[in-house]
Amino acid sequence: MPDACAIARPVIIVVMGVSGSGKTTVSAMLAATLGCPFQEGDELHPPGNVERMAHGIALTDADRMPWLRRIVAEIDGWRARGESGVLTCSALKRSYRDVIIGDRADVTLVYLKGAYDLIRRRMAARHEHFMPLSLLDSQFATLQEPAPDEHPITVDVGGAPADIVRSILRRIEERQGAARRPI
Ligand SMILES: Nc1ncnc2c1ncn2[C@@H]1O[C@H](COP(=O)(O)OP(=O)(O)OP(=O)(O)O)[C@@H](O)[C@H]1O
Ligand SMILES: O=C(O)[C@H](O)[C@@H](O)[C@H](O)[C@H](O)CO
Repeated sequence: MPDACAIARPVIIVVMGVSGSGKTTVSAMLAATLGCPFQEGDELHPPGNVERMAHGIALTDADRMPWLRRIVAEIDGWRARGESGVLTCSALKRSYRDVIIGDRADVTLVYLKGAYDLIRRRMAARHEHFMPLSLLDSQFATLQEPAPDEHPITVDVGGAPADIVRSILRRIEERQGAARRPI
């Protein structure tokens, strides 16, 4: 594992991707390695949203808006207090990321990218989660992958969680090093 101490703080990381891409698994490990708070984005959904998803109903833009507002409040709380944090949010559309990240240059976007079949298999093997497998198609249909101007750290989810975390940390460290180097 790269030395997490080498990463300048505060560092705020939003981990995005479709349901089942590994946001919770990777983010919890990332936050533990960095020794900073971890916020599970799903916990910020209004109860009606979770109920809809549990019944196989995909969320609309309007359903997601109050959730995104709670997410941005969490992020801005960390920023105002000068704290670090890792937060999961599917953030499937560019317009959602514009709300939660926008021009907040101090927030790093990590995109967990995976093929449909792999994620489907992982979701099918996952139990005790409200999200039904039937909603995976709509997750992929809604997904707008982050564009280069969003400066995402894109990681393939085919590897083991520890390797994914290692790769994220290495890339954050490289970025911070590049930002510090004189031109
Ligand atoms: N890199 C990985 N290798 C193998 N299995 C993984 C990996 N990442 C996650 N998993 C497994 O895949 C399933 C989905 O992962 P996880 O719940 O972390 O995804 P998620 O993106 O948080 O999903 P959701 O948005 O639906 O909450 C879990 O059972 C998890 O243990
Ligand atoms: O925007 C959405 O459709 C939702 O946020 C979902 O992505 C879920 O929160 C999560 O991924 C399911 O566990």
